[in-house]
Amino acid sequence: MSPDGIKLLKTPVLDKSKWMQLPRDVIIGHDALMQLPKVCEDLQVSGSVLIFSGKGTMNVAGSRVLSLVKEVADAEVFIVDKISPEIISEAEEVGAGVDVFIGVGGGRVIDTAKIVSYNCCRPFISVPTAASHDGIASSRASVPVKGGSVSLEANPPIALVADTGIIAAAPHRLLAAGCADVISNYTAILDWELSHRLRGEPISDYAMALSRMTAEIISKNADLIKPHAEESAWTVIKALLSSGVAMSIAGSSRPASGGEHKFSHALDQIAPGKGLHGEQCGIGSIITMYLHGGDWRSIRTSLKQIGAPTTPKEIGIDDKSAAQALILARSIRPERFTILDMGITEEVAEQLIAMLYED
Ligand SMILES: NC(=O)C1=CN([C@@H]2O[C@H](COP(=O)(O)OP(=O)(O)OC[C@H]3O[C@@H](n4cnc5c(N)ncnc54)[C@H](OP(=O)(O)O)[C@@H]3O)[C@@H](O)[C@H]2O)C=CC1
Ligand SMILES: O=C(CO)COP(=O)(O)O
Ligand SMILES: [Zn+2]
Repeated sequence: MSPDGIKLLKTPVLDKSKWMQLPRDVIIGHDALMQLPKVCEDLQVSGSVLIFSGKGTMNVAGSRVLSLVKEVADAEVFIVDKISPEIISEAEEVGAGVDVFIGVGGGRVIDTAKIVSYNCCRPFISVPTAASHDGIASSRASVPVKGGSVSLEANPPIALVADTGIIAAAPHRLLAAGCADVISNYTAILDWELSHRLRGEPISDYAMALSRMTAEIISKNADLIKPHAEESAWTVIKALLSSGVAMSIAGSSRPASGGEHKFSHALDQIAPGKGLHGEQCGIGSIITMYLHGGDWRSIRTSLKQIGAPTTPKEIGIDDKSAAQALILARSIRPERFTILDMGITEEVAEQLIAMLYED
């Protein structure tokens, strides 16, 4: 009985709790960059800021971000040429004592900012210059390591500032790669379900539903994704944001990364620097959808409509290397069970690659 006489029910204790981190401020739109000083004010950013940017993206947006942030705080720049455990350690040394990190660039730059921010226990702001990957707001960072790649826990951005003017002006190849990264969620989910059925891996219906819906929005609007159209940049950025949120809900990249991603990571080993991450995942997704018995042709049609590649040849990778990557995929993150871990012979791998060229 409570002090005021109300009878309290005894409910069974649910021994479960989850901590999800999501962005606090999300600003998407034309000239969104100009809002940065206001965003810093809102987040009470002062003191020192370290801006991560790339060699090219420094000119595209990094320099402007530097002068805008200097209005409210001390700011320095760290140029990220590639992402590796060594570069991350170096960046952490430079970033020691910094109050806030800002990542201005593509996926490698944003992942570096995200992981340094996590390791230094300071917040970071994500300023994507291209809609090329769904890590713009996720709480994971992908880091290439010897013989593969790891997905590390990281800080999601405290704020996402996506300037659709800058993103629409980027090469269309980058936007198409972002669409392909999201479309590949279809097969990532199928792989997750497979692992649930075969290995008892826990799944999250909510994360799956969000991830699938995101892939659907891009596939259904594939014919509306046009080069250098700000409206298209809007659609894709929103999809990348939702896909990132799905990862944060799941607490892993599972809703957005299955066998097609392991294939992409394997290609990064076998044929580095050829295809973009999203492009490789899109091609991988056609193959794994075929293996799942799903509608692989419709994935291929959507990718073609958007202008994303659907064959290794289009990204300068020979078919033999692509077939090798299908086999190597199983040794990358072996704990992440997918359809590619069920045993693919060399002969079958070659047939699967040949299928990509069929009418
Ligand atoms: N954490 C996560 O959840 C996820 C992480 N990823 C990771 O992200 C990376 C892939 O990202 P992606 O962006 O494709 O690759 P990169 O970061 O390698 O960027 C590709 C290229 O695009 C350039 N670029 C970016 N913006 C512009 C622009 N506006 N105009 C002209 N060039 C531009 C970059 O320039 P510059 O040389 O200046 O950098 C770079 O040369 C991978 O490492 C992948 O693992 C992918 C998905 C999810
Ligand atoms: O790229 C991702 C989602 O699109 C996640 O990356 P990982 O494959 O490294 O987990
Ligand atoms: Zn991806």
